[in-house]
Amino acid sequence: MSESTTYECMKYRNEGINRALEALRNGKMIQIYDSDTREGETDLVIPAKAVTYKDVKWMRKDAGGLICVAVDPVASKQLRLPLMADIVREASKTSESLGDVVEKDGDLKYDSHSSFSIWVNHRDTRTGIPDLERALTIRKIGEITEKSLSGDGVRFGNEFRTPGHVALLRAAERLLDERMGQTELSVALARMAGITPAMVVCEMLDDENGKALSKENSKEYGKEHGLVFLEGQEIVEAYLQWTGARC
Ligand SMILES: CC(=O)[C@@H](O)COP(=O)(O)O
Ligand SMILES: [Mg+2]
Ligand SMILES: [Mg+2]
Repeated sequence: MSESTTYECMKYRNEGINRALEALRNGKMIQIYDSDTREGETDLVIPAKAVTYKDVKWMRKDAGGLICVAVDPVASKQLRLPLMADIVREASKTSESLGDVVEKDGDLKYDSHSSFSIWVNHRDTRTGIPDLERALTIRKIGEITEKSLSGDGVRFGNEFRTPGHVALLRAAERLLDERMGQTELSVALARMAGITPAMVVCEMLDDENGKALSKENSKEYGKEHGLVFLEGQEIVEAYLQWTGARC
């Protein structure tokens, strides 16, 4: 089954999935809500390779959460992207103060572990924070992910430095079998869409009450801005269909 037939022949029972995949193939923003029993957050999500400084401004102004890039587990391993929790755990062996902050079982009330890796800037940025510069860092993460997955022996450190202003998220090795955050949900959609599995995610926050924007208000926002809104379970079900596809 060649990659192209997987995508052209795949039509999902859930029309929202078909619309989301089309949007992502066209480099457009969508929304992903994880679940009522997890973070209960909706993220704006867009393919890293397609990001412009206007998309960074959009996420910064309208969503307001952390602008992160979720990277496919295969590429994460090739690029040797560590989990931040592992770095701190290792460092705590020689630094007493760090011992207290190491992520432990149960720290996250909604998941077994966080997906945060390192925070980076592309080496062509100056400070790394302006929208133009974060967009460059994000696009370059998409490009190096694509090069790595196509077998180019790229070295992440040649192009990026840490610490920086874009948080990398390392998707779980077994993807949705292991973890169902926006990190894995967005990468699963990228695989299904046949695009580079490096995906920008940014939580939507509520200016009125200081909480995460509710699912209802997130859906309302999506309707007003013509965005496809997907819930995690819809993606999980479609991904199962995709992995079992015989085109
Ligand atoms: C951007 C986020 O929500 C951050 O928590 C990472 O995503 P998740 O834990 O949902 O995979
Ligand atoms: Mg989160
Ligand atoms: Mg999340």
